[in-house]
Amino acid sequence: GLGFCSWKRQRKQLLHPLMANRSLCMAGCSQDASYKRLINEGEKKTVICIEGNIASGKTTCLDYFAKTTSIEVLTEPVPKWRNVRGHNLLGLMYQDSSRWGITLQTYIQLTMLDQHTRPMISPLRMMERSIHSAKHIFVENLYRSGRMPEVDYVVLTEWFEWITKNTDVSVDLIVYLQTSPETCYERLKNRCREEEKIIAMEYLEAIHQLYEEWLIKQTLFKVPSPVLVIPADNDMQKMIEKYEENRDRILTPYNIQHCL
Ligand SMILES: Nc1ncnc2c1ncn2[C@@H]1O[C@H](COP(=O)(O)OP(=O)(O)O)[C@@H](O)[C@H]1O
Ligand SMILES: O=c1ccn([C@H]2C[C@H](O)[C@@H](COP(=O)(O)O)O2)c(=O)[nH]1
Repeated sequence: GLGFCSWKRQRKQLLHPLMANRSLCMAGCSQDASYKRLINEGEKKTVICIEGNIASGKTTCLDYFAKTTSIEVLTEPVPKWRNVRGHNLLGLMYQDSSRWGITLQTYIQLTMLDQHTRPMISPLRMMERSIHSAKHIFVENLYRSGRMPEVDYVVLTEWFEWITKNTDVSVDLIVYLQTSPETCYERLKNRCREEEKIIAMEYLEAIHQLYEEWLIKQTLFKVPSPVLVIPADNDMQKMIEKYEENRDRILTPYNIQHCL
């Protein structure tokens, strides 16, 4: 049954060198969420989220798996964030994060909810980031840096908690592309997205610290799934080798391997 698989999954994670430690609270939440999906859809569907700092290589990773597998791949809805009925929320946020941070994150929470809940067209879905990182990394950073008032933070938190309690935004595996902020800074400059030209090294360092606290130290917030850590400072050729080395771990998360 699911209970046994969940228990076995937890034991295995502690043994796997690439897996980050997980908190004990995982047994209940991930299992309940998977169960909800089983009941709702009659069959097990698997959701893998690629997480990492800005310009860490998430889209490139998704593109690689999109080309080499037949799974469903959902990239971050950045085009929507850049054009909501003519408004560029991403641009506004980078121009004045104290004023527009809440606006962008409210819309990101909606678009991520849409991504998580849309019907799956394949048994395996790979997503770029998640509603979880939008809240635990980006909202958290705005709040901690004093650029989001507490009142906005608590309202977004209430929304987030309602969503996680009442809808299925569950995740089966987080693949964390672990980079140094310096690498991201270089890649960000090369990518040259107009709105992001203003991003300073300190911003990437703050996002990096939150990711490390959330997914490696696991001291920030409850982690919604097991975590597979892939060091990602290497060149493209080496990254492809790492994706191949980890292909089975990524595409067949442990809980799925042992529950089928
Ligand atoms: N391993 C790598 N080495 C060098 N450049 C990379 C690597 N992976 C991605 N890039 C480049 O870095 C930039 C950011 O990558 P991207 O996949 O868009 O990151 P993310 O989706 O995490 O923001 C892009 O210009 C991409 O071509
Ligand atoms: O919750 C979020 C998620 C993303 N962003 C910003 C960060 C970047 O400028 C873009 C897209 O991120 P990539 O890592 O390049 O895919 O959106 C945000 O502000 N809040």
